[in-house]
Amino acid sequence: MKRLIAAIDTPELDRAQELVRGVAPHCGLVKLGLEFFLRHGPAGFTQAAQGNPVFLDLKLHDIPNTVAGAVRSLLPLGADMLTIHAGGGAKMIEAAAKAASEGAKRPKILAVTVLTSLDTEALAATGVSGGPAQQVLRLARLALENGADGLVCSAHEISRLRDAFGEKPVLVVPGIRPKGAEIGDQARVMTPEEAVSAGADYIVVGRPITGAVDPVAAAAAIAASIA
Ligand SMILES: O=c1ccn([C@@H]2O[C@H](COP(=O)(O)O)[C@@H](O)[C@H]2O)c(=O)[nH]1
Repeated sequence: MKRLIAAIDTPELDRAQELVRGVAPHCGLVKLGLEFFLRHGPAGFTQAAQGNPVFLDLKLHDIPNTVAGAVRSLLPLGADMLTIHAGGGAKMIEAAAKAASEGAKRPKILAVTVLTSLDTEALAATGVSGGPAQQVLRLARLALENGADGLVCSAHEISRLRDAFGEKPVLVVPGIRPKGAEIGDQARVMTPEEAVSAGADYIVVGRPITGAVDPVAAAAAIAASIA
């Protein structure tokens, strides 16, 4: 199983196509997110994907009816995974999961728990005390009890999530940095090897690949390190 997901975070269509062409052979999926999709939309999605499995990471977060409608609007694209924010609540998660089943192909609905860019202090500033691990577990339970197929979390929460919910939920883990890579705005990070040993189904890697002098070689090296 190829556990690497490369985040194709660029506003340029040509660059996205070139990156996908190069890195997709080393990846289970490629990820397109807000930066790309808000500029190029559904047509750009198809042009960038070039037939590869895609994780469309738009982190939907709105009232249940609006999120259900957004999921329905995305279904024709044929993405393999879509994200919603678990913080949108039980009814929103349930509406998204139900809408996902209405198309010919059901994308997995992944609930983002606590963004990997937040540490204890930043989370507390949003009014959530007790630290990321506790909040991730709380939101994970809410998401999985209301129809989400999996979770986006940091590698630091994987073992607690596996203890609580077993092997079934798909755990997709950003905040991944190969040894020596610049951490940037991420707060809860681990190396690819550590995250996979901890039980990640997929790791998401963006800038360590897209910012490398040779993105294809960077993706190949990360994929080899977790094979
Ligand atoms: O909690 C989250 C949820 C999503 N992401 C996304 O993953 C990539 C990470 O990119 P890097 O360049 O490797 O930091 C990016 O597209 C985020 O939107 C996340 O980082 N954390």
